[in-house]
Amino acid sequence: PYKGSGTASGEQLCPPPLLPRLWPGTPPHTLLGASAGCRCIRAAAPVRLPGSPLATLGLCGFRTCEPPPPLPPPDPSCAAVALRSLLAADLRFSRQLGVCAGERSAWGSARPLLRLLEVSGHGVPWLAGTLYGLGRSESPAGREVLLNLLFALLLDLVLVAVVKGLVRRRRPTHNKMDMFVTISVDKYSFPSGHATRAAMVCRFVLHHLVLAIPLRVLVVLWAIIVGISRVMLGRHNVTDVAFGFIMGYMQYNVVKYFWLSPLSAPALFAVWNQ
Ligand SMILES: CC(C)=CCC/C(C)=C/CC/C(C)=C/COP(=O)(O)O
Repeated sequence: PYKGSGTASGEQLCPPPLLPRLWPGTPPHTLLGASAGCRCIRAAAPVRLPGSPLATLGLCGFRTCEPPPPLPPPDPSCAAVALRSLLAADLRFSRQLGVCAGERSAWGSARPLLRLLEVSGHGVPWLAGTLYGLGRSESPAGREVLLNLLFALLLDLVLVAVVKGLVRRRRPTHNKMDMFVTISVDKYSFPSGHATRAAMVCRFVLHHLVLAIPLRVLVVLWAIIVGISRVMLGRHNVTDVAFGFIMGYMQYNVVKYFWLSPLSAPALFAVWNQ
C-alpha cells in the first residue's frame, strides 16, 4: 500500500483509496480493498448509489498502515553451513597439529628441524640457486630447463601473492611470526606458498631431471613433509596446505603450456647464446 506521512504513534496515514462498500452496515475497517497491514480508521460519508435505496458506496477517509514485519533472516544454504563447519573443524584440527608452534609446545624440541625444512622450501634459496645454476650452466638444454624453473618460481610467487591478497585469511593465532624473509602478503596464510612451491618444484624435477627411483621418492617425500611441517609449525591451517598442494600441482601445467624454448622464445635464447 502507498505510505503517506507518519504519525506520532509511528503509524502512517495513507491517502484515501476509493473503497466501495458492498452493502450497508459493513464496518468501515472491512471496506473492500483494505490491503494487508492497512485498515481504514476513518470512513468518509457514504454515498448512496443512484437507483438503489439500500446500496451505498463507502469511501475510506484515512487508512493506517502498520510498518511491515521485519523479514526473517535468509535461510543459510547447505553449502554455507558445510563451509562453516569445514572451517571450524580445520581451525580445531590445525591447532591440535601445531605441536611445534613454539619452543614450549608439545614437540617444541623438533622446531629447529622443521625450520630447516622451512628454509628448504623457501623462495629465496630456490631463486638464488636457480640463478646461480643459470650463470654456471654451459649446456643449452640445462639453461632451457633452469630458465623455465626460474619462470615457474616467479609465477608461483605472483600467483600466491594474488590469492593471498584476495582471500586475506589470517595465519593461525598460535603462529609465531618469526619466519625467514617474508613479503607483505605473507601475513596471510591462504594458500601456503611453501606448499605451492613444493608441489610445483616436485613435479618439475620429476619431469626434467633423470633421477634414480630412491631419489624420486625422496623428492616426493620432501614436498609432503614441507607441507605437513607448515601446520606443525603453526604457520598454516590444514586447508591452506591442501589448497597449496593443488594449486602448485596445477601451476606446473601452466609452466608446461608456456614452456620457453628456442622455438617458442627465439629472441630470449638468441640473446643468451651470444
Ligand atoms: C624476487 C622476489 C620478490 C623474491 C621474494 C622471495 C620471498 C621473500 C618469498 C617469500 C617466501 C615465503 C615466506 C612464502 C610464505 O610461505 P607460506 O608457506 O608461509 O605461505
